[in-house]
Amino acid sequence: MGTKIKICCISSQQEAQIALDSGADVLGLVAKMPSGPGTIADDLIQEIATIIPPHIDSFLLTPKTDPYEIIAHQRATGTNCIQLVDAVPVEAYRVLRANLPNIKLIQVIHVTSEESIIEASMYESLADIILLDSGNPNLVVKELGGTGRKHDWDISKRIVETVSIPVFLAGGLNPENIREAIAFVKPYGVDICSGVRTDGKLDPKKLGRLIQAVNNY
Ligand SMILES: O=C(O)c1ccccc1NCC(=O)[C@H](O)[C@H](O)COP(=O)(O)O
Repeated sequence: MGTKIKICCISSQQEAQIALDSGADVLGLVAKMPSGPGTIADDLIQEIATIIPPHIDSFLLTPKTDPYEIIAHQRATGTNCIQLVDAVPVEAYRVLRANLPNIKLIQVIHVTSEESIIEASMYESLADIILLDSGNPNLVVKELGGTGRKHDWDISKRIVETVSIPVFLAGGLNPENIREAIAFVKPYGVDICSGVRTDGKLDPKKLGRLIQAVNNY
């Protein structure tokens, strides 16, 4: 089975169609965040989600950590998965599972130090998928993704080796470094936003090169 490809920061139905036609397995739709270049309004997320076929995973990226706000956010947008980009309390997962039994939950870990390995292990029994990114939730204005920066892949590799659930790798990936990233970290999937864009728009040439590099790996 090949490495799954998530194309993130989709900002229109047209971009969603380009990503789907190119062979993306997952589309990411980024809601309002404290910072970042890829965010869109909830009504646009809902509009884009309507054209994504059910066999494709549509990730709503939410910064919310209160379970009832997260549930309301998913219901307002209609995606089939939720990517939690900030640290969500363990108890919140029980409420999310009880209320959203058919929705996959993806927990983001921002890889900042070896402590990220412990953090990832804590979510192993709660989330369906772990996604390793390069933000910094400790800044005054939180950075929760879309940084275009790589993090320490040594730590990511150790997380992949430690946890028993699928792990996506994100952060500064592009058509040039994607093969090295897959070979080194061995993630279940890869997640790309800025690396397949030119002047903020999804670039079909970069996207094609990235997908070819992953599929020929
Ligand atoms: O893109 C954003 O503006 C953003 C802001 C806050 C949280 C997440 C955000 N994007 C989400 C993603 O999952 C990106 O694909 C991921 O962070 C990788 O981005 P990049 O390093 O640009 O490939």
